[in-house]
Amino acid sequence: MSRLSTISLFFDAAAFLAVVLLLIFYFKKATKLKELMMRMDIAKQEEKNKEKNEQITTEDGEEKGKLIFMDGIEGGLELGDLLKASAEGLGNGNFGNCYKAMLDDRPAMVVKRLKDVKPLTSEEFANQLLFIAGLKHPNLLPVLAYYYSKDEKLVVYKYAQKGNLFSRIHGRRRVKDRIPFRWNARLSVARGVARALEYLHLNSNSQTTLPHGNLKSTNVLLDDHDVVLVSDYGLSSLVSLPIASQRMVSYKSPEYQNARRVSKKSDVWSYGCLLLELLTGRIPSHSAPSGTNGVELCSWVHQAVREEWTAEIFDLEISAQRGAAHGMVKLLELAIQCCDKSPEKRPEMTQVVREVENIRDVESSEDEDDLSSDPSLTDDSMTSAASVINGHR
Ligand SMILES: Nc1ncnc2c1ncn2[C@@H]1O[C@H](COP(=O)(O)OP(=O)(O)OP(=O)(O)O)[C@@H](O)[C@H]1O
Repeated sequence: MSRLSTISLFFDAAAFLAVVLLLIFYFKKATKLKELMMRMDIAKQEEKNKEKNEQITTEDGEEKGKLIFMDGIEGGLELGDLLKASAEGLGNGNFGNCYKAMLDDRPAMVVKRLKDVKPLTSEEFANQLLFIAGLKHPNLLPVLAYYYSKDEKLVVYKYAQKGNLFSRIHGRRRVKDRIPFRWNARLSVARGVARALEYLHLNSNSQTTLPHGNLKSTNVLLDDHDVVLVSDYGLSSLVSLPIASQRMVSYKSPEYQNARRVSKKSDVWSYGCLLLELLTGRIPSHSAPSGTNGVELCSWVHQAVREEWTAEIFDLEISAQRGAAHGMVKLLELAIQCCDKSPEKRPEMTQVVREVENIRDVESSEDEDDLSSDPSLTDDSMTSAASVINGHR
């Protein structure tokens, strides 16, 4: 056999092997998705019901298996269709598991399968969901539909294409192709979350004792245009107090630790921690997802400002941006005010929105270029942050 035909035989074999590996990968993935759906007990239940050809009804005579779509949302989708969609597990949260459901003829949706819901009749659950869905703001993740049965409670949301803020800040850090998360984009997140919280605080009523209760970076999502969508609001009203107090971020606030109290000001504290996460690129320990190590960010930042390790506070990805220093220090001051140990001293969200909106974007050329460390981010520029800390001790 000539040398040329040996080489060509070698390449043919390699190409064949690659095709086989790709096919194996494809079928493995497809099976996984199918299995995922079958693992949902509700899917099994649905199959059983079909086999028995039973018409199951709730106490109030409603047909079971019906997805209830919210006003203004295009319905025309049955639970069975949703369960047949290909799906991907997004994660196991404190209040249930999330699945991304992909249908051919409409945008992807997220199905949150709630767990540990307190005993609620279908009417009480429906009222609560209608209240949550009635909270409409450009920075709140919209509820599309819900499903209630005795054993199963689902909430269907819009799918946010660009995932969560946690991944945007901390993801792919050591990978060359990471898209830098620049100052203007971080500021825009700070504004969006502040506006969403302000809206919740102004529109909560006695039904929702906690306006959000679980604000953290995995509950801040980004859509395909990078618009901020705060998720998981209102869920505190669906779970029982002992469960909420074990799992929700608000219950890890200083006032809950010291005096078993939570309030709107606990959201302000969570917002301050979120700002510190945005500014430092470090994970706060109280909301670190399992498997990640966090830092006690509030005390770490206090110490850093006091001891003047100015260069170390800000995430390198923004501290190297010329023109961003002034805004970064302003946002740091605001974060420190929001993280005050005493809830009474924290600002209201309306004031927070005003302050964040006063912080200017940097010119787009300054936002793009990665320049050497900003000369204006000196120890002097941190003096004002230090004075805020002193005033809030
Ligand atoms: N609508 C959505 N679009 C895109 N990703 C989502 C959506 N809803 C949730 N996720 C992501 O799915 C994952 C699981 O979400 P889930 O809310 O169940 O848990 P969590 O945010 O980690 O914790 P918690 O239950 O305390 O809120 C998270 O990474 C979250 O960011």
